[in-house]
Amino acid sequence: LSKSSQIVSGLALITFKLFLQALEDGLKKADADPSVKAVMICGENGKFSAGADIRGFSSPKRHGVALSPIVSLIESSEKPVVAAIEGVALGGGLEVALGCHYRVAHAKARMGLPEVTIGLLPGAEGTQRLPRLIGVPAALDMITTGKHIPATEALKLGLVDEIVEENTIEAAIRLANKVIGQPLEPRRLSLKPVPKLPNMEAFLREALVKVKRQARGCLAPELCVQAVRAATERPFAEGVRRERELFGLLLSSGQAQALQYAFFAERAVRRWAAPGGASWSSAAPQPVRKAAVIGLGTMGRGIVTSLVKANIPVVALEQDLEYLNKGRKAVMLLLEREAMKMEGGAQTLDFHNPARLQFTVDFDLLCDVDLVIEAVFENMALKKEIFHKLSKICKPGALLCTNTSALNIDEIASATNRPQQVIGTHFFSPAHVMRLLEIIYGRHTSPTAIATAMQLAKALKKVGVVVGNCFGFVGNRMMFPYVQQAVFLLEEGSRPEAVDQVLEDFGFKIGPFRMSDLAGLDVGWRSRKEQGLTGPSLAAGTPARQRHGQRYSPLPDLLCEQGRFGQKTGKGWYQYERAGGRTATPDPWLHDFLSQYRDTHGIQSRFIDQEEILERCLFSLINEGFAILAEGIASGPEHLDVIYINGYGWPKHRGGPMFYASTVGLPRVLAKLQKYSEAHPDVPGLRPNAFLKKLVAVRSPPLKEWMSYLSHQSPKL
Ligand SMILES: CC(C)(COP(=O)(O)OP(=O)(O)OC[C@H]1O[C@@H](n2cnc3c(N)ncnc32)[C@H](O)[C@@H]1OP(=O)(O)O)[C@@H](O)C(=O)NCCC(=O)NCCSC(=O)CC(=O)CCCCCCCCCCCCC(=O)O
Ligand SMILES: NC(=O)C1=CN([C@@H]2O[C@H](COP(=O)(O)OP(=O)(O)OC[C@H]3O[C@@H](n4cnc5c(N)ncnc54)[C@H](O)[C@@H]3O)[C@@H](O)[C@H]2O)C=CC1
Repeated sequence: LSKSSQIVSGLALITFKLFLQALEDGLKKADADPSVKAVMICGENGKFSAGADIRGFSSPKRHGVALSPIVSLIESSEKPVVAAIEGVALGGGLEVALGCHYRVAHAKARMGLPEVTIGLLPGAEGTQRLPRLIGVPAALDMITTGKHIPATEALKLGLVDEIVEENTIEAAIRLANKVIGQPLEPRRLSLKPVPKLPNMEAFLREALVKVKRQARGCLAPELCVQAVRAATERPFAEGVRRERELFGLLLSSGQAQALQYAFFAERAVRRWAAPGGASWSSAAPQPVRKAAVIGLGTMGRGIVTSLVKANIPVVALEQDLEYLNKGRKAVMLLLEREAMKMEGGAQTLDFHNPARLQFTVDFDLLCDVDLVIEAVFENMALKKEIFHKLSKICKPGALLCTNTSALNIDEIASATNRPQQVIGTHFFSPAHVMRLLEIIYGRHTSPTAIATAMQLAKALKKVGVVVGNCFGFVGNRMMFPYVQQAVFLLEEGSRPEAVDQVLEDFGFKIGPFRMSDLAGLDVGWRSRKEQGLTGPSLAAGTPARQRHGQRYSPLPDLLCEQGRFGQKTGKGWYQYERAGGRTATPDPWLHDFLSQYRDTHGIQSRFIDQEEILERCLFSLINEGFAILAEGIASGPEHLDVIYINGYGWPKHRGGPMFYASTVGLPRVLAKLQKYSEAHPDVPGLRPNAFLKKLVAVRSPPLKEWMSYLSHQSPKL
């Protein structure tokens, strides 16, 4: 290989015009130069390529030079072309490597076709070449999930020819030298047949059913299957034409924009900002070498599991030995399951080692931890008592976190001698699975505390979103009007299964009533009793369906009074096969109960169509989102969207509630809220928020400009 024979791509991201042109020029030059015997393509700075610049897909001037012809050019080269893959080879980057005749990867490299995750499919012939190289099942798995696979797996699949621990470029050059003169025909993937399966048709049919079920309305996985099917049924060139057609469909579907927005939103929320100018760029986190979790109930056990998985030693504390033993058993079970999913199993997690995980009822053992996460019952007095104790026992620098789902962080902090180190870390259930960590700063929370909580989120492989302190914070505060509307719809004539169906068809993983049964109706009941909305503290003579002059539905309270707490008791909004059962079946008892309830309260039952169900639930949630933005509880709509996608099962291909509002059109959202508010004047959640009205008045600017229309910063910021 002469020096001039090496073509170095020079960019980790393919910026189409510059990189592709350079690649094409270089390839042509190498082909024309008789002194060049082989070509090696590598990346710069230890990265092969992360694929196309995603921002380019939504730009009106999309890729001036197309990738496919270049991949074909590489493949048709008369001189062997070897890809030297370091770092990542993703999307268009991997498609370039598939055009090469040989692929050498560093052992730490990762490869994938993640286009499906941004609403697309591999559009540079990847859906046609990959099945030819690694077979349909493995290719379909990579293309429909978008997962990144490690080099070791790529070698097993035959995606790469060799993996090396040392210098990949030298290894690729060595391989290139070795293969000079060997026939290239068998290395050109476009000329290879797709390996046959005895049951190809049935396999593809089942694959389609599976991705449709999982995709919940997201188009890309289904179209990926169709593109791979084309590879199995058509000659290469026709398969490519089909791939291009399907790519075009996805590009104009709207879902691709939503998913690409979500990709950047998730990264944007890392750049947090809080009152007084504190931000990600200036605040430094403190190390968390050891942590504690208080309370090993539903949430605590998942939080412990998360910490252990992140290799952070944990002290797990309960109120007494009985609860401790129950909690220990549950944690061990979760960890065993997690270990089974990991290479190296229990040894990797090392959770039987007391230096890594210790169970106790003794608060004194918390004296040397760097961070405590409290996850006891949702009760202010109890939380204050615990935080008071912690501030006496924990070392001065320790961060004190609460997993409260709604309570006031400042009030909890007031029980300590270090309010600057008190912060909300709101995990979502199940805590070792859900990606969201809502991080709530109080009036006195220090920038270091926020930075440390964000760093913790990263260590736990979660998405941290920093928000301000208010009842329910962002996620639950937006959820209240949504669930409230769902219950009002039952009062007016609908049924739980009808409401759930509409929202599940929209793409939610689970509708509001299934969700409520899963979480337990008693959780909200306890909170409403604490707020004096129901139970013994409710003033005598309070109208059944009114609180503080506003509409209130006692339906959830009435179910709880009947012992219907949801899945845990085998009955809630649905009936289940047994207490703890998971299969929800519509319950005739509940239907009769709803009829009687309507009769008792003189409510005329009416048919409620899908549009009304969807709009009242979603628009009231979005309306609350505008209130949150206007109050400065979150720094931008992206925060709300990331929270909803990662914590509440909002369908990612719809981009989050605020993005969805922007696609529906703010004037339409406003008009519908006005209409429903006129019909239900006693429901504040339907009254259009002033910020929404203002945005409509200034002709609905694009979402990224919304915050600039808040004329004054709210007192919270
Ligand atoms: C690469 C990563 C694994 C790195 O992760 P990490 O280290 O954790 O860093 P991050 O914080 O994630 O990223 C850092 C920084 O980089 C930004 N970024 C990362 N990747 C991209 C990207 N691909 N584009 C743009 N920006 C990117 C990221 O946003 C961060 O910046 P910040 O936002 O400012 O903080 C990880 O980042 C990752 O996984 N990235 C995504 C990789 C990916 O999805 N790649 C695939 C891209 S799509 C692609 O490659 C497809 C193609 O190339 C095929 C093109 C085919 C075109 C053919 C067209 C033919 C069509 C014919 C029909 C047309 C019809 C018609 O025109 O209508
Ligand atoms: N369950 C859920 O889906 C979510 C709950 N949360 C919040 O997380 C917190 C915990 O909720 P869950 O885990 O659901 O409650 P839970 O009732 O399942 O568990 C609470 C645990 O705290 C323990 N505990 C009580 N007093 C204690 C004390 N003095 N010392 C040590 N341990 C004590 C109890 O023994 C019990 O095991 C609450 O603040 C809740 O609002 C937040 C997100 C979701």
